[in-house]
Amino acid sequence: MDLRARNIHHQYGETEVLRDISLDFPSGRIVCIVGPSGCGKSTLLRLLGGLEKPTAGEVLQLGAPPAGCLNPLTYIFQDFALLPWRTVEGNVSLVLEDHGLGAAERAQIIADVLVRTKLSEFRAALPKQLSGGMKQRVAIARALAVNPAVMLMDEPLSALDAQTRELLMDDLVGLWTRAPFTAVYVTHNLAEAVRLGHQIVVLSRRPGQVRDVVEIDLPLAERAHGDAMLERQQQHLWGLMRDEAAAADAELLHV
Ligand SMILES: Nc1ncnc2c1ncn2[C@@H]1O[C@H](COP(=O)(O)OP(=O)(O)OP(=O)(O)O)[C@@H](O)[C@H]1O
Repeated sequence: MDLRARNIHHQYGETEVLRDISLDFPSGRIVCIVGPSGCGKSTLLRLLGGLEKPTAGEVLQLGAPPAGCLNPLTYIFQDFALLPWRTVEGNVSLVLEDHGLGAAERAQIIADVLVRTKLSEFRAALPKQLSGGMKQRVAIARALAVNPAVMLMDEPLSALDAQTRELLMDDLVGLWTRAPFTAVYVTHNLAEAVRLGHQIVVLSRRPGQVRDVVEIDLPLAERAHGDAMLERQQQHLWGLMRDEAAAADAELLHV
């Protein structure tokens, strides 16, 4: 299933947040969204996921979700959003309840996603026993368990330290390479965007408009940390964003 945003405008009261956004999010690709603080990245993600309705324009779901999909549009948040009283397995199993699955089928899905996210031996652990990186892997496992058509990822690595971010980026690349998933990935971090994005959408400062869409053809699995081509892409993105980011910062000073 693809997602399409068509001529989206969004306002909160008098504040215009997004202006005329038209974008395609094709199946099997990771599209990163970058842009200065407050330009409407998270708002766009909420509109794509149907949590809010755009003031104008529409979000279209094109084609059918994958077989076995229990929740077509599934979020992954920065703060993991795990239930502290449930184990790793219990947190994953939560999203499989109320779908009419048998116990054996649920157990099979849980075992599969825990293997894919390298969490099998931590299935009985509680969130407080896990590092930040592992908590986010649980959140990723929970998202994968519903076999979503599109994962909507809002700064999923930004609460983590730099080394853990690197490791999780490797994990996401490994997961995608073994079984390509579709994701819209909001980030502040341009290094993350060039590492994980097949396409990178650069938004202008608020009201967010599409400033550019940068394609990166290099396969994810070949994108090594420090790769010269990726560094150049990152510089190019920063060139697009620098003035907007400075202006957005100056605006915040005057609020
Ligand atoms: N529910 C809301 N009600 C009113 N204003 C809102 C609401 N949600 C967001 N905004 C405003 O809309 C603008 C865009 O916010 P949003 O969080 O989408 O931006 P962002 O690009 O994700 O920001 P950041 O990079 O800082 O996370 C901001 O000015 C914010 O204050």
